[in-house]
Amino acid sequence: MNKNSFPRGDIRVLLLEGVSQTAVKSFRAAGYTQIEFHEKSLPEAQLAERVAEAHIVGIRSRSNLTAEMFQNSRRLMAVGCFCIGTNQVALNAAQARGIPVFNAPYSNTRSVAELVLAEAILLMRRIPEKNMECHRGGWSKSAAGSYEVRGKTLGIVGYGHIGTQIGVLAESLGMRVIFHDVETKLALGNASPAANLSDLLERSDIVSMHVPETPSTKNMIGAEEFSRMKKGAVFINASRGTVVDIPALAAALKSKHIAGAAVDVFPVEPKGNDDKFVSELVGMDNVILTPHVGGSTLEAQENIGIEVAAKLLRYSDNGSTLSAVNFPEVSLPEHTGSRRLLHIHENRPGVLTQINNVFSETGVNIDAQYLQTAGQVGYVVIDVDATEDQGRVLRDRLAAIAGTLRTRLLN
Ligand SMILES: NC(=O)C1=CN([C@@H]2O[C@H](COP(=O)(O)OP(=O)(O)OC[C@H]3O[C@@H](n4cnc5c(N)ncnc54)[C@H](O)[C@@H]3O)[C@@H](O)[C@H]2O)C=CC1
Ligand SMILES: O=C(O)CCC(=O)C(=O)O
Repeated sequence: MNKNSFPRGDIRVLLLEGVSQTAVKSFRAAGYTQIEFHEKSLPEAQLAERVAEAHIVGIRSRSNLTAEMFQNSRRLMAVGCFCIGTNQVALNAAQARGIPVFNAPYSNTRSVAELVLAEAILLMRRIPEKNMECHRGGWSKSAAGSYEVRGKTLGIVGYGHIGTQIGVLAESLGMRVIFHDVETKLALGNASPAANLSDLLERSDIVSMHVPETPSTKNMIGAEEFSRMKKGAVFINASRGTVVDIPALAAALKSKHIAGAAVDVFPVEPKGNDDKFVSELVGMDNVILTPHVGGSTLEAQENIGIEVAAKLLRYSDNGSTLSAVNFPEVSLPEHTGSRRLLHIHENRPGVLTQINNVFSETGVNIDAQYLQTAGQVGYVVIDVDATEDQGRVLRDRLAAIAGTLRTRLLN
């Protein structure tokens, strides 16, 4: 039976933003009892305080984990983003402190794809305006400006996990699919790459954004890009709010150059359900506004809870970092019958020699050794044939090596 030298009951797990109860159940089932659960994200000062007390932190998209928080979090061992995006976390700062960050790269992709397709159909039929008119007691039964999606061109910007799924589903509705990506991508079905972003914008009846938040995607769609789109085309953004210049979108909608839009993500989003939502797009009849719910289905959230909790538990109990987004990836077998030492260090010459010296000097036999480096950190896992006391001595000797960021002993 593998037992962490740091008892599971002492490991503090902080779960925020109402992550699914499937995560809570996973931690409990694995013997973790100190679980602090919050339905919302916390205000920055309180978040910093709670993170500083935790060993494992689980968030969604609304909690910003800053470099300063990582610097001040002595205990913090791992972070789980119960979502796809990890832009809310200072990943390099976490890496520099030897803290792996995990996410769920697939579990909510179908949910986003379904929402986007539904919105494409609603926008092409001008349903948002008709809906608002009926709510106001109006009645304008007319086909003017309403189109089927069949035969129309869908332009997907960012042809990754979500973009590709949307492409496949859209083709099943008879749409033509073109895409633009910075990487060369295998086109699924009959989809084809556009020559570049401008080409995609000029040819599409529907443009849908599926890129991550990065410096290169910031405001990648602004006044110039909207002007390149066909008159009467519609626009969807369920990626990140920073990708689109909102005043430029509002202007393109007001001028009717863009016939409608669906926006799920915003440059500034309320921290919680009680906070006020403010946007220049509020009150525009031809805009579907949703509160960042692209991935918010029960199916997706339950699966994400299981997936991310499993990654955090595997790291905590076994040392595996498979699919960490900022950390050397090591997939480890169980270590039944041996003690496991984890050593996270600055990725610089000389550290490995010192690690190996510790074992030759103490005469403890190494059963297996795993090493991986990424960016600023190196991660060495050593399985040893040692008593519990020897394990502790080894851990302390490893911790004393210059350049060490963290050590752990898994019994
Ligand atoms: N609204 C919501 O609730 C949700 C939003 N998202 C957002 O959707 C984004 C995309 O998700 P996935 O498809 O799973 O990610 P992914 O990583 O599989 O795909 C993103 C694609 O964008 C491409 N890309 C990156 N920079 C680009 C640029 N400047 N121009 C063109 N292409 C670029 C990448 O090469 C990649 O193929 C996530 O990063 C997240 O921010 C994800 C899930 C839920
Ligand atoms: O569920 C959330 O809070 C965020 C969903 C999202 O945007 C993501 O998975 O990147």
